[in-house]
Amino acid sequence: MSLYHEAASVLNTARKDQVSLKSLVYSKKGWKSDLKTLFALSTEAAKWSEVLSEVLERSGVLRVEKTLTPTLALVLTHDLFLSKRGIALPATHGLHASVARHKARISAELTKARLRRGCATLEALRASVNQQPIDGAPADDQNLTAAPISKPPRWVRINTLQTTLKEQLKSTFAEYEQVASLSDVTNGSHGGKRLHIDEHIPNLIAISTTIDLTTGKAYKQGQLILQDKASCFPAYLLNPKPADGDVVDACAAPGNKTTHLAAILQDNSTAAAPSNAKRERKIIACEKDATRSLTLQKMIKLAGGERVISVKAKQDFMKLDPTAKEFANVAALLLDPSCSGSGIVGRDEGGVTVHLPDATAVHDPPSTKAGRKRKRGGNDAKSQAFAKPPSVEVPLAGEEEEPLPTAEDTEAKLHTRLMNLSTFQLRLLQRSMAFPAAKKITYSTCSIHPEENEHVVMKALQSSSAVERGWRIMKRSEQVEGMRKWERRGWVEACQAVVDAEGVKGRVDVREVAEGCIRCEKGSGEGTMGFFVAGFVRDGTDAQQVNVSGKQAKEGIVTTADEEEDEEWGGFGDEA
Ligand SMILES: C[S@@+](CC[C@H](N)C(=O)[O-])C[C@H]1O[C@@H](n2cnc3c(N)ncnc32)[C@H](O)[C@@H]1O
Repeated sequence: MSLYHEAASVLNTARKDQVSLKSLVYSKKGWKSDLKTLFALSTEAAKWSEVLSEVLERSGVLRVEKTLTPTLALVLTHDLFLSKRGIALPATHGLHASVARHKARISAELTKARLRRGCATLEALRASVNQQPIDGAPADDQNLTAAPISKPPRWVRINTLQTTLKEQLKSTFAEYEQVASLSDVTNGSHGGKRLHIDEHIPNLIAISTTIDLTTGKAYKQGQLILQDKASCFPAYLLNPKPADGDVVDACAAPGNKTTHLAAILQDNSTAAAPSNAKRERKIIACEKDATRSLTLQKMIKLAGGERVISVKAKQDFMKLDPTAKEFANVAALLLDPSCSGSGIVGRDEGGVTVHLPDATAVHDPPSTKAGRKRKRGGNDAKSQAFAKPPSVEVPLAGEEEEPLPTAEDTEAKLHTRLMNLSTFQLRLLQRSMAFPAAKKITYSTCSIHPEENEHVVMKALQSSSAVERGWRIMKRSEQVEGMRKWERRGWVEACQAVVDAEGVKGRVDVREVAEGCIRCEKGSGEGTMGFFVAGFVRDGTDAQQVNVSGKQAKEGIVTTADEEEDEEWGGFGDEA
């Protein structure tokens, strides 16, 4: 394996498993490359990944070069433009050529990216990039230059199972200046020690990404959890209260939302009347994957959630029987299933965030046949909102992790992948609706695609699972304060597309549904990743809905074949 394949593998593992680059390079045996060179290339490419991802996306190279993965493109582009020695492969080598033949276009995009960051020279850009800490190395404050564009901050959730915001402000963040706006944290040459208390999510703060908290005591003890703001929306929107009943987290690993649920449940118990506080509720965290189940258990232990959270390890949520006695008191479910991950910018992994270019992003495509076709087709997520949504009757062919788009993703492959994912997501949502005592559900994805978001919500609302049991969208006016205040809502056109394609079953107000849905956009001034969440509520339990469903049967609301088949579905196979 070449240096570039090995560096790409290091970066992919760092993103997936959230481990440090140093430990990946130095603890694993069998690398063919010189370890120092491999570590240097991986860390430099990680540092430059935000800039280079933008450059690669805008140049459209990945849509043309089918042999290049986003990570390979990143490391090769790094060496072509930013390393003194250039690409350490002969010019005739296929990998070298796949990037070098687009040198002019990539170079032009690199210049534009530099200018967008207010850097007059490449050296100034290098100095700005070098302010990022890698593997715990402190940022060099002397080199800080003002960054005129808005960058995402590092979001830190104060884990109230273990500590309080007040305690943390007095200890870990005692030397920090509190600032009123997010841009005061992410931009400017203030030396880093600033924090912003979020106005939507309680107990969430933003700090500069130049600060590494992972070596500190509070982080190591589970008092601080690094969690994107958007990822805090589902548990907050669900807002479990002890008086309601138990909670199921259907797809729980690695457990950020599970421990957030536990913290909110505990906070709500403390706020409730003393009699309610005595009614101990539990959170049932279900995870299908064996390795991720172990991570989930570790995370829950570290966060101090063991008393209230019980883990169903290696458990397929679809194989749970909602009518079993152990779920009789389940009043709320959080469903955050596997998705395309198209909203993810990068992941915290102990001080370094690796950004990867989205192979499907369309900016100004290069003048190739493929590029022109994309432009005419308008393949960005928003334009897909107007497209006919995929039917739910697609064959199941299994994505279940969070595959990031790859260069091999042709338009057709992406479409098939989205259809498979949305079918899987819809089935899990319909299963969530079958818990007899449930009255609240949140459904979320870190995807920007309407197929996985508004389309799933609309299809679920129109399904007999929802209609018979009285499920409806949680209206904006019914949402917890911070979510009511959040301005970025669902796409009306995407909801309408489902009605246009499938007709109207039941009474669904498209505008009300879109307004009830919540979206986050990566690259926006709000500092979040791309994300989607919707809440579902009903006014009575199954027992109270019996008469309603009988009446609806008379009105002619029909159960579709795919819903009846639910019981038979056994999850995806290994085949992608
Ligand atoms: C998007 S991740 C969940 C992230 C998690 N909610 C958090 O915030 O930390 C989706 C998880 O669902 C799991 N999963 C996928 N299909 C499942 C199923 N049928 N039953 C249970 N878990 C499943 C995956 O293994 C993966 O760990």
